[in-house]
Amino acid sequence: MSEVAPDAIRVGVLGARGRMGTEVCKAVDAAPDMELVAMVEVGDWLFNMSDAGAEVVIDFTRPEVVMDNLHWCIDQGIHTVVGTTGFTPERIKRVEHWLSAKPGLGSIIAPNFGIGAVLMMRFAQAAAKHFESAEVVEFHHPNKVDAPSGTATRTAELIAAARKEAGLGASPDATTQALDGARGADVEGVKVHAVRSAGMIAHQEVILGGAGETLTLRHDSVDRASFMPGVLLATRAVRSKPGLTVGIDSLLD
Ligand SMILES: NC(=O)C1=CN([C@@H]2O[C@H](COP(=O)(O)OP(=O)(O)OC[C@H]3O[C@@H](n4cnc5c(N)ncnc54)[C@H](OP(=O)(O)O)[C@@H]3O)[C@@H](O)[C@H]2O)C=CC1
Ligand SMILES: O=C(O)C1=N[C@H](C(=O)O)C[C@H](O)C1
Repeated sequence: MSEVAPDAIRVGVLGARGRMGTEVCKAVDAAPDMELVAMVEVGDWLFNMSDAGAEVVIDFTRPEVVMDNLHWCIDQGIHTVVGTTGFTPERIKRVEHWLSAKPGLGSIIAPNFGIGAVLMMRFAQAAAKHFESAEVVEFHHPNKVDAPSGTATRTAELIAAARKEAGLGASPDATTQALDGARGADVEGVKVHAVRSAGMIAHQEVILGGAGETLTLRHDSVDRASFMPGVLLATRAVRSKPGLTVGIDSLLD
């Protein structure tokens, strides 16, 4: 355990024994300006967080439990940093509503804390208006519970918004599918494809096509350590960012 500064941020981790939670506990424990005060797993008492005086709770659990966790933390006046996926626009509105009753309280929800992944999304958004075709392909380990990934969904939403703003219609596509799913899922008019394979962690390609050229943006997380600088950045920022922040893009500049 690292030496703890007297004014260290008191951090609790939800989903502490999961693939991400384990890494997050290590990263928080090693950060000189943070103190890991609670590690909560499925079946544990959420009040362990408040009993331990957690100021910031980091959640890497599951889409089906994250809303209850978040609601409880907000109710208790605890800031939250959330990496768990499954945040639909309707869920985001509910979180904003809960936060509106707690002035000064912050929540940062990010589909991806990898700096490279955040930049990939930014580059995809910037490039989208210049190409008539755009598709997203995500690749993950086979134990991932959701598809498409939160990152792929967010990337497709950003591309769709940029295309709409530029007055672009749908990507050209004359295909009739012989089998359902052959052309992937549709996220606001942008096709998203999900690959699951042993040997992978988290990877994504954004393929943009125009007359006689393609641009492929690719990001690879080959180790979950890739998410830790972003998680720590958000944990340091959240206490002075009241309300809801979606993504860590705005924290990078
Ligand atoms: N934003 C980002 O940068 C990243 C986001 N993720 C997302 O994070 C989430 C977790 O991923 P990952 O770590 O791989 O998944 P894991 O299944 O390895 O971890 C989730 C952990 O949460 C536990 N858990 C389930 N319910 C609760 C609960 N109510 N309270 C406390 N703990 C609970 C699980 O226990 P049990 O197994 O017993 O159910 C498990 O230990 C996913 O949504 C994933 O997409 C992943 C990587 C990066
Ligand atoms: O489950 C994962 O592993 C990951 N989940 C996030 C997502 O769904 O986008 C982030 C990253 O892709 C890893």
